[in-house]
Amino acid sequence: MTSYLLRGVSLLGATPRDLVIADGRISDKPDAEEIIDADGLVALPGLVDLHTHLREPGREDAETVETGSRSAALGGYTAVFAMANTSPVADTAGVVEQVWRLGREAGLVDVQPIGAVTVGLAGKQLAELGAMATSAANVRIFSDDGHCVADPRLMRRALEYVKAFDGIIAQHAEEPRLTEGAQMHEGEVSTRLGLTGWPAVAEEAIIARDVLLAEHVGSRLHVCHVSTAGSVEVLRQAKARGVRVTAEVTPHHLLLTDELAASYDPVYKVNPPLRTASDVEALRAALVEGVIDIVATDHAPHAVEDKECEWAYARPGMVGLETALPVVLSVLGEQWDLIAERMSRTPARIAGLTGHGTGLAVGDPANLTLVDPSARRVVDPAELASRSRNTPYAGTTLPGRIVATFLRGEPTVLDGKAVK
Ligand SMILES: NC(=O)N[C@@H](CC(=O)O)C(=O)O
Ligand SMILES: [Zn+2]
Ligand SMILES: [Zn+2]
Repeated sequence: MTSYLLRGVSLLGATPRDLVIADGRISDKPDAEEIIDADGLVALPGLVDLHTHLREPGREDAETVETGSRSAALGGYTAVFAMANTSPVADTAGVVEQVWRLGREAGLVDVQPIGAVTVGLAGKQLAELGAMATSAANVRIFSDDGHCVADPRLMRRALEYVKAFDGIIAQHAEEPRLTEGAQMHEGEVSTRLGLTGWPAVAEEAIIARDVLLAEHVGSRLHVCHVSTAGSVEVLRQAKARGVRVTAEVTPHHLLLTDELAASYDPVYKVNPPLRTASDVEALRAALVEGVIDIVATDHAPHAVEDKECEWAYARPGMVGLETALPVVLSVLGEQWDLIAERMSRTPARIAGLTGHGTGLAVGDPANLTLVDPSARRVVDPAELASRSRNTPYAGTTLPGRIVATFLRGEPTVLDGKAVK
């Protein structure tokens, strides 16, 4: 295993120094076989994404575990959690083990499967949560993402079930009866465009219900892609009462608004929908404050035919792994410790993932990424490593370039390019 000396690297923005990586760990050895000129580069612990769609098995035309892993590594990630809405659904030990094994074979990031809460994501009966937990994939997070676990009795039973092994239910908070036929955020813009709205209350009502259920059961709830100012207030109150709830926001909900729907370009169609500028403001403040714990990409690759069609028929979702850090950097500025907290340490801690999100001290596993904060990049969909092209940032200039990523001491990205 090659050892590396990162010359003049700034750890989280601190005074530049030399950092040696040897035998898969941060080392106190004085030198190494390969020298990387890290002048002007910032080292962060490898990013951890709690919400990625890798589409394998079933939609390998949109993404595979391998292409999604490469996309993740190029975005500075060393671990991603793969959502269960594949085909077949990841609702058995067999499917989660398959995804886990494919991740190991690709070897670019640690791929941790998320198990479905209900059989086939149908919301009728609990999936084999215990079998997935004890499988080789060691599943601890369960989600029907794409769908809400709308039945309160099932949600309660799921929370009760995972409590035994300190598992988490990650909820896609959307009261389905309130979003029938919805095409975009319900508000002034939807009225103007004449499109059926997805009201904020459809999200807020489920979060309010679920924090009460989690409190009642004493179990752990994680709220996916929080998108409204009202949701932030529900979370704030629940956390103040000591409810075991964590929450994520996506990069796109921190930057983009519902005004973009006026273009009728389905690249802006996503679930939950892009909201208003005041929601964006509240989400940013909540992320800084910690009411929202983490940034998660909700990387949702879609094939061209599912995206380049009429708005009403397009699938919701955007790719996000390769632009997440640049977007967050543009929103938060160079607050490196905060970025490491929200994109690496806290997601690793929520998931109970050891070896990621560390302080990069001597002896820690060398899972890290090097960023050039002075570089600016125009996003070109054709350059993405993802198999899909549905980025809302085409032609946008974003700060920060991921120069290198290391997974347990092995480079997965060097000079801004994937090594395999
Ligand atoms: N976010 C999306 O708009 N789409 C996701 C599903 C989801 O995250 O709810 C997908 O799987 O495509
Ligand atoms: Zn979702
Ligand atoms: Zn999702």
